[in-house]
Amino acid sequence: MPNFGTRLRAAMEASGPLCVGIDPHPALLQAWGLENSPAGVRSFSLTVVEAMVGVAAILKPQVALYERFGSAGFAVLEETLSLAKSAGILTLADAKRGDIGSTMAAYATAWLDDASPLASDAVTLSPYLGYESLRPAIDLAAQTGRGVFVLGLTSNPEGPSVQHVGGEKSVAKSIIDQVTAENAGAEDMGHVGLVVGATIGDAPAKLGIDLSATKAPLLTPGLGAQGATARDIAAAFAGSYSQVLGTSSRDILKVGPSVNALRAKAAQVRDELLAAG
Ligand SMILES: O=C(O)c1cc(=O)[nH]c(=O)n1[C@@H]1O[C@H](COP(=O)(O)O)[C@@H](O)[C@H]1O
Repeated sequence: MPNFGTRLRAAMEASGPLCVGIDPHPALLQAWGLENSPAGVRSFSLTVVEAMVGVAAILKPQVALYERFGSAGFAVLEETLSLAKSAGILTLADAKRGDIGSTMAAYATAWLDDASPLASDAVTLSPYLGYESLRPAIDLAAQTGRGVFVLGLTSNPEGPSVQHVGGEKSVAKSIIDQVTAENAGAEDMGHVGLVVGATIGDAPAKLGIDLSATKAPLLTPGLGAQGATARDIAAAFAGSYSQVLGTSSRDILKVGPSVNALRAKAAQVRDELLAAG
């Protein structure tokens, strides 16, 4: 299996630089005329997958919104991942896992092992138990042609209170430097991505971070519902824009349940991302 960065690049070239989040929030389910139940989440998720084939490079189910229904929710997530796979669209499980190495190995197996019912093309990871604690997932992803997206500079207002600590030697810079070292051998993008919010403004410059050197696919949540535009992303990611995977959930999902409306909205967001570069 080719490296995840290569697979993602091919998907971005075929469908555009867009990741659509599948976030079945109670309010969205209600707006779509669906029950806030596993059956409602199932209908929502399968509709999003159907709508996004060909317009999004990758789909990002938000695991928390399935997990709230326990095993019934996980069954729906498994079915959603499987449908996306058979439709030929990549998946990124937004699970934000992070634990000590031996437990991390079990999380890696859950999300990245070929034999797992939850196996996804990539998973989001939180590095705040130390970057090296993520090693089992980073290595298993490399072995299986999968990827990981490590939280770097997140989109939420609380993020800087941890990530910016240290100024020129910030926590975020230390994580991002380790991702850069990990991807050094990649020709284009490596298998270790970074989450860098669309809302971060000039934080990389202030913290002395060069995102283009990371060779990391850059997942940029914050587009749409959290206020950032494609132009904001192009300004914040000048120099690394070819690595950017713009990601949006509620701003696209709110136009459902019509498959045509969802597809049209995603195509509009994708085209704005393409034009802004
Ligand atoms: O890892 C993420 O995807 C993520 C990181 C981050 O810094 N900020 C962020 O909003 N997210 C996720 O991205 C999605 C954003 O949803 P919208 O604000 O509706 O587009 C949610 O599922 C968040 O959990």
